Amino acid sequence: MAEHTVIFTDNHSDKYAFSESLLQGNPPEALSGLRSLSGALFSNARIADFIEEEARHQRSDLQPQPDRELRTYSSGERKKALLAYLLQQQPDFLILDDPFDNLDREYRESLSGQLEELARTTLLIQLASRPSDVLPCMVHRAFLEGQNLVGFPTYEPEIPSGPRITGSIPPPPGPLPELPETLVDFRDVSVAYSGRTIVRNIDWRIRRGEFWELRGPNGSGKTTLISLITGDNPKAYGQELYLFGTRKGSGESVWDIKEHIGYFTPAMADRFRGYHSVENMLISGLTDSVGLYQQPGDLQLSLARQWIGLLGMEQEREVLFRDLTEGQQRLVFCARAMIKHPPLLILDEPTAALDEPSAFLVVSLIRKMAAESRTAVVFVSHRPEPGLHPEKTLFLESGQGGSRGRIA
Ligand SMILES: Nc1ncnc2c1ncn2[C@@H]1O[C@H](COP(=O)(O)OP(=O)(O)OP(=O)(O)O)[C@@H](O)[C@H]1O
Repeated sequence: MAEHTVIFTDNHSDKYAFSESLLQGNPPEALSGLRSLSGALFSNARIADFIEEEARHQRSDLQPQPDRELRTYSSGERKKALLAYLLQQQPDFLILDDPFDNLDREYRESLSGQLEELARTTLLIQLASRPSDVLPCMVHRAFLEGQNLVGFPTYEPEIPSGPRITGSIPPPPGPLPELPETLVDFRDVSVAYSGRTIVRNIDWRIRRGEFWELRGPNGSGKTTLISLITGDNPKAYGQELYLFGTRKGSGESVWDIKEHIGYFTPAMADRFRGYHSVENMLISGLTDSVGLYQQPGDLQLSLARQWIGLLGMEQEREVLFRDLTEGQQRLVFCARAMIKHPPLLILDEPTAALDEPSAFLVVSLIRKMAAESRTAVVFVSHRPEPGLHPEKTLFLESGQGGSRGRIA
């Protein structure tokens, strides 16, 4: 009989193929007990699939409330909804792919309690990129090397020390745009949905070249604030909010704003099918499209190659994006958002679900960009990120009547 098993992963682990093999009844010998059982997958990628389905068809099967889109829920709320949805199907086993990623302490504790309870009736297979995430109920341990399970049932993970990015940030493709010193200016901004205030009286000024962290628990309003900047949120209108020197809602187009912003969140990589080479992915960061439809110029090629050199990915230059490890994909997406040296770079939980060495590599790339360019960087996270050392942090502190901001 199979027991609760934690499978440690790193960025070379093929979690996708492995999970599929379990769900399709072809487990490796060590987990042969799963062969005739029905399984379900709890992962960020599944949530991303539902959101994509919703974007295409205005609805998906995962819709906690009929009149509200899944994409508008916070990460913690989405995970709760996915778990409830999967449990309705009464699976014999549940694959938990980094279940605690993107969750703050409160949600972690509540989910962890729920999973421990579930472990009494349902077999759990946890995929863990961070040893500190392992659920106490786990009986067996193994490591996923590529698609193969090794070290079963007593694998002990090592705590590795991480490599870092060395070398310098390549130059921008051309002169930087003339912009005012203050790029973003929130003046006493409050946002409410259906009468419930989410953030209250936010004052936040981001100046050229500053390195910010935006930190707060799940549901505190981080994504809401960011979407006011990136132009995706109608609540921005009527606020006293200035972007790149222009008051929001004074006739600027979303494209005027987007032109000055580099943005990355891991859901972009989850959704992206990835039939482009690393080199083309980077060049596409200069042309504002995913993929490439024209022959790149010499300058574009040269810059892309300099970035590839910085990332230490010369061997992967022609490799298709989909064939990279998850850590490499994140690095490429971050570099793609940086290559133009946008005046403002927003990275929304860029290290979620990465193993520690890869998270460290992504953080060291971001620090380098913040230190060596005129780009203002905003790193969004719900927990302190080891090694980040931002210059300033805006903490969103949940409270009665919405989150308030505290700058430190
Ligand atoms: N369109 C909407 N309608 C109703 N409520 C919304 C909408 N968009 C966001 N909310 C609510 O606002 C709150 C803040 O959400 P937001 O996604 O900004 O939080 P967050 O800090 O980014 O959380 P997380 O770290 O989990 O992503 C949540 O309770 C969310 O459910």
